[in-house]
Amino acid sequence: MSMVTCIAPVNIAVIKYWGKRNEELILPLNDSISATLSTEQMHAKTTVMVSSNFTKDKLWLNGKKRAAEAAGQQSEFVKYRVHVCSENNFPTAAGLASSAAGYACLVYSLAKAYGVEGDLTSIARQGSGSACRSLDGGFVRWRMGSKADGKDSIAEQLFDEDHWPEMRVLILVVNDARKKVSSTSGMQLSVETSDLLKHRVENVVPQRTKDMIEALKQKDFHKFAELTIKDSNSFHACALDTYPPAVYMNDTSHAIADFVHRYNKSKGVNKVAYTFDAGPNACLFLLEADVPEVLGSLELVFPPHPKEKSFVRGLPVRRLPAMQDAELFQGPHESGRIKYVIHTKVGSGPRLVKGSDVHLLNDEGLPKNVIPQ
Ligand SMILES: Nc1ncnc2c1ncn2[C@@H]1O[C@H](COP(=O)(O)OP(=O)(O)OP(=O)(O)O)[C@@H](O)[C@H]1O
Ligand SMILES: C[C@@](O)(CCOP(=O)(O)OP(=O)(O)O)CC(=O)O
Repeated sequence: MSMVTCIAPVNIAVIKYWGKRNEELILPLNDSISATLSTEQMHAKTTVMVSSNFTKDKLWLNGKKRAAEAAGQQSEFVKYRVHVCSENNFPTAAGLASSAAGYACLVYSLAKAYGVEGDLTSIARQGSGSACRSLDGGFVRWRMGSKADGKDSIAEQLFDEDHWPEMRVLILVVNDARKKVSSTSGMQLSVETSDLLKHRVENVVPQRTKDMIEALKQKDFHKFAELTIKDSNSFHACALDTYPPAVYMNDTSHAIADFVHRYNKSKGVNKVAYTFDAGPNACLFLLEADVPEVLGSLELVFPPHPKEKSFVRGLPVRRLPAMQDAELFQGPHESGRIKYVIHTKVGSGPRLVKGSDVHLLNDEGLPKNVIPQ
C-alpha cells in the first residue's frame, strides 16, 4: 500500500492555445505560452492510494464520487488498483482553469505513486491540452511539435518563478449565470469554420510567440502587456468568427478591457494587461508597485456588491485612492458586476506535500470528507 498527496497550480495563457490538429492525442495548431500561478492562492490537491486490497479504481472530486473508467482501462497493465481523491481550493468549472490544475495534479500524483520518471507533460496534455503547462512553474511554453504521434508536443519552462518577481496577477471573477460553450467544442468548431483562425495560426502566432519570449526575457512590461492583450483579442475574434459564434466575453468583460485601456492611456505606458479565456472572467497582469492604485481604481469603477465582505482575496494589499483622471471613470457600473478578485502572483510547479494529516483519503482508502449525493 502506498499513498501520496500532491498539489498543482493553475496556469493562464498569454499566447493562447485554440484549435487542435489531432483531437484524440490533443495536438495543438500552434505553440502557446502561459504564466503559472502561485499554489498559495489557487491549487488542485490530489491524493493517490495504490493497494492490492482495492477491487477497482475509484475517483472522488470535491467530495463526490466520479466515474474512473479511463484509469480502469489503463490498469489492466497495472497489478494494483488505485483510489484517487482530489479537491480544488477555488471554484471548479467556473472558467478558472480548474481542469488544467486538476489533470496536471492527477498525472503528477500518479507518477509519484508509481515512480514514473521523465516527461509528464505529454501525458497531462491528453487529459486537457492546457494542463501540460501546469507541470512547471514560472513562464511555460507548450511546443506544438510536428510528429504525428505527438511525442514532441511537450511543455517546457521558459523562465522560472524568480525571473520576474514583481509580476502580479488579479483574477476578476465576473458575475455571470450563462452556460458557456466548452473550450473543447468551441475550438473544434473554430477549426472547422473560422478563416480567421487559419490566419492566426499561420501568420500571427509564430512571430508573436518569439516577441513574447523576448519581452519576458527583457522584462519589458509595456511590450508584454501589448502582446498579451492582442493575443487575447485575436483568440476572441476567432471565437466570434466561428459559425455559429462562440461568445465568451460579456458586457462586464468588455467594460474591464475598456478600463485597462483607459488606465494605460492615462499613464502613457502599459501598466496593466488583460487576458480572457473561454468565459467572462478577466485575468490582469501588472507589477507589484501598481497593484494598490489599480485596485483602488477598479473598486471605484466596479463597486463591490454591498453584501460582499471579502472583495479582494489572496495576497494582502493596501488600497490607494483611485487615480484622479476623469477620462478613466466611465462608470461607476452597478455594484457586483465583479463578484470578487483573487490577488496572486507567478509561482512554482506541482509538488509533493508531506505529513500524516495532508492526505484526502483515510487508511482504508476512502475520502475523509464526503459530500452525500
Ligand atoms: N482537481 C481535479 N482533479 C481531476 N479533474 C478535475 C479537477 N478539477 C477539475 N477537473 C476536471 O475538469 C472539469 C472542469 O473543466 P472545465 O473546462 O469545465 O472548467 P475550468 O477548467 O474551470 O474552466 P476553463 O477550462 O474554461 O478555464 C471537471 O468537471 C473535471 O472533469
Ligand atoms: C482558452 C484557453 O484557455 C483554452 C484551453 O483549452 P483546454 O485546455 O481547456 O481545451 P482541451 O484541450 O480541449 O481540454 C486557452 C489556453 O489556455 O491556452
